[in-house]
Amino acid sequence: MLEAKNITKIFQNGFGKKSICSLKNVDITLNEGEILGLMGPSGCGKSTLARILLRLLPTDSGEVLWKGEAITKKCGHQLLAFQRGVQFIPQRPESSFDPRLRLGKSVVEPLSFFKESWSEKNRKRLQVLLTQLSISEELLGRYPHQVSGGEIQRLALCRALLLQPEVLILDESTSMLDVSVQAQMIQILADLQEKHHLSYLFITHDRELANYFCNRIIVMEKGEILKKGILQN
Ligand SMILES: Nc1ncnc2c1ncn2[C@@H]1O[C@H](COP(=O)(O)OP(=O)(O)OP(=O)(O)O)[C@@H](O)[C@H]1O
Repeated sequence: MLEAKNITKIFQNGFGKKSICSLKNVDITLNEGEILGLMGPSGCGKSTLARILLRLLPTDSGEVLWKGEAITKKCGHQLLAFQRGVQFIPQRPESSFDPRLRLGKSVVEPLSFFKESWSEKNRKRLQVLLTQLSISEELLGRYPHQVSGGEIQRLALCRALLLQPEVLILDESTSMLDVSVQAQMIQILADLQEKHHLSYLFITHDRELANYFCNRIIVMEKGEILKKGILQN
């Protein structure tokens, strides 16, 4: 469904233009309906790979494929289906909400990017999502600083799911939450995956969580894939 083939990414840093090879010949495939864990130590290139898969960063070599079609060199309207189909939930979703806007406005805003008006169909879809994510409607009238970490995570999921994506890339989405909220979030993610037939690329440091939640795990080290499969304890 979403693939990266032979991806290499080099960053040029500082005045001396020191090169950092963040990714070296990385191959990764996210299959339909699967939860793929992406693990590895800090700085090994997980977020860089996620950003390349989302086309937020250009790659130096290699290809990103969406449903078998290379999208690396596509632009503008050619990318719309991909941009809608693959949504990103960052580690700190509060930074992706405009602090000057009420949360309800931010949650529905991406629909206008895809030229969708605020229709009865979308209003119903929002109602269903609010219920599935246990979000009280009252929260939509608040500002981002007026909700908890768990609530803003669920609102970020609500905003992403309103676009009816097929893939969610979750970058350390539960790591900032305390243990009980984390468990609740994992349960919500598991339910949503089933109800909305989603595929997840689940980036985490937590080996136990990855073993529990993911169907398959990829481990990275220093910009390379170290192993693929199911982790042994
Ligand atoms: N925009 C950038 N410019 C220069 N170097 C970068 C940039 N983004 C990432 N890097 C470097 O690339 C390497 C990989 O970073 P990346 O953020 O992908 O790691 P990560 O595995 O996601 O780490 P963490 O788990 O701590 O989030 C690091 O050495 C980082 O400093």
